[in-house]
Amino acid sequence: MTNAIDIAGLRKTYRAQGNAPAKEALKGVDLAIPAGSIFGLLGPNGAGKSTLINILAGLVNKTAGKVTIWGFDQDVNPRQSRAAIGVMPQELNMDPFFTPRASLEVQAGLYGVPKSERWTDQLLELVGLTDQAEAYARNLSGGMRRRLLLAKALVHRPQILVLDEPTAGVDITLRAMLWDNVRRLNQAGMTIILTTHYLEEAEQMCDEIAIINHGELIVRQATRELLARADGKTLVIDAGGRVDLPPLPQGARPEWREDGRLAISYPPSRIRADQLIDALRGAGVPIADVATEAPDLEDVFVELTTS
Ligand SMILES: Nc1ncnc2c1ncn2[C@@H]1O[C@H](COP(=O)(O)OP(=O)(O)OP(=O)(O)O)[C@@H](O)[C@H]1O
Repeated sequence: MTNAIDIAGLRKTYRAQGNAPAKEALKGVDLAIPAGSIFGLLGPNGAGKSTLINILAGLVNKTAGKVTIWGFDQDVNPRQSRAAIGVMPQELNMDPFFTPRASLEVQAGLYGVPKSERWTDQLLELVGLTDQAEAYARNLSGGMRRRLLLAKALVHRPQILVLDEPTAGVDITLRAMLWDNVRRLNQAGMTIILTTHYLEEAEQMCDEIAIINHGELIVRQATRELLARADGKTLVIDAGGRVDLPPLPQGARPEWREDGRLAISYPPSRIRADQLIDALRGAGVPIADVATEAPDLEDVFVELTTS
């Protein structure tokens, strides 16, 4: 299998309620998430990330479209598709009188995991809650509760783990521990999907990133490429139309834009703009106008999501 998740034409419209009009939260999203990846789902508040995740988790009904999870069409095989995914939610609500061990056992029961296949002790160990296994949830710190939520998402050994804003308001130590766990799970073969507001975190953790805004997918790229876009500068040249290009310094990536201009991306640390211009002039390429563009990831994000 190549894709852990395949989403096609996904739409969600929340019905009008009271004075609030109907809300189109997802407007036809197509998205494939490769198996084995750590995939980042980014977007500003209200973009539709939680809606998308909740549809994947089977918590929100889609209005239209097709969702395939681990090869199972959600509409045809709801049970199997749900069993393939575990979700660590944002909110920390949990029963105050349950111990971590009891919470995990109850959750396993909900998923129909037979007693002989449960891995409660290992899970407690994995998230560092062995010592708190018998403590009441109300006596757990915020960090411990979050770790318990991670363990709960894993009781049925899903192939896909979804983390919704896992580090919002979390201190550095816990954040490091969470990422450590996530990396280990990923190395063991689990596909990870996470939403985060921290671009830096997404950069460090994710192989690929999708950005959604106003319910639409606006970019989906390997993080490396997104960063190359961020690290590099772009020289934009009006050559009066398409012309043959001479060899350019290594690392320069020319591309013709739809408006007929030539955009050359280049790493400013290794190549100077005037080297590129010289190379073009030397080959007789006419240069009617020149501009430079220098985005970083923050800029790319803001540019893509403010409209
Ligand atoms: N149950 C609901 N009923 C009506 N509208 C909703 C409901 N849930 C979400 N919305 C609306 O749908 C849009 C998308 O919301 P969603 O929670 O999916 O965004 P998000 O990207 O997860 O945002 P955040 O980062 O703030 O969690 C928003 O305009 C939101 O107000």
